[in-house]
Amino acid sequence: MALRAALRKSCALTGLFCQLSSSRHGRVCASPVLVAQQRNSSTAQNIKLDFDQSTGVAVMHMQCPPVNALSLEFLTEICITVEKLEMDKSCRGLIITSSQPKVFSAGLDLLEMYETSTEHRGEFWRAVQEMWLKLYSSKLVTIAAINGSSPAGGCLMAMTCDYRIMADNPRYGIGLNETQLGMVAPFW
Ligand SMILES: CCCCC/C=C\C/C=C\C=C\CC(=O)SCCNC(=O)CCNC(=O)[C@H](O)C(C)(C)COP(=O)(O)OP(=O)(O)OC[C@H]1O[C@@H](n2cnc3c(N)ncnc32)[C@H](O)[C@@H]1OP(=O)(O)O
Repeated sequence: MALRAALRKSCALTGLFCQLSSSRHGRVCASPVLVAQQRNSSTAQNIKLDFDQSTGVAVMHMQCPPVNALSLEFLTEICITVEKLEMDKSCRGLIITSSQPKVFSAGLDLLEMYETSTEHRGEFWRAVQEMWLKLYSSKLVTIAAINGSSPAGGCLMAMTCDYRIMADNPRYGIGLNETQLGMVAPFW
């Protein structure tokens, strides 16, 4: 309730909520292909970006099936998308949500850590850090619209946003559960 009250007071956020409910009217922003190529990544096929220049609000729909697991490629796409939006002076806010049913993000892609090289894992964990630092330090007003389960890295992603709104469904869980997998996040 306090969050909602705070949000209502913020002019900057008013537009974001309008956008959340009407994102289908938004314009599709340029895809972050160029920077992706510079960073040796594939195109942003796992993200659908709606950017309404009249409100300055962008909506990033994560569509990395089946559960928006945060792979190296997907993390890179997210970072590039945020970078591009930050470079666009007309962009004020970013809503992050999921196109996948029932899941916001399943967290880090477990397959990135299974039987991969030390070098690959190093690159992967650097990308994890970059993602949450980029969101946490972003000059954009960021909102996680959590429309499904969001364990571990999904929760981390949501926590790095300025605000979180979660769908009211008892089947959706959120929290830091990675120690249950015997996993301790490395130092950075
Ligand atoms: C550098 C330090 C930074 C700061 C550190 C600070 C704090 C720590 C912060 C973060 C740490 C993060 C660590 C992690 O994120 S480890 C990952 C943990 N994730 C999980 O444990 C989630 C496991 N998944 C689930 O609980 C369910 O899948 C979920 C609720 C998301 C969805 O359930 P649903 O029933 O709809 O779907 P499923 O049938 O279970 O799954 C479908 C399909 O997806 C595959 N899958 C699920 N999760 C993952 C994943 N994380 N990575 C890769 N693949 C995943 C699953 O195997 C199924 O595949 P298939 O069988 O259909 O092939």
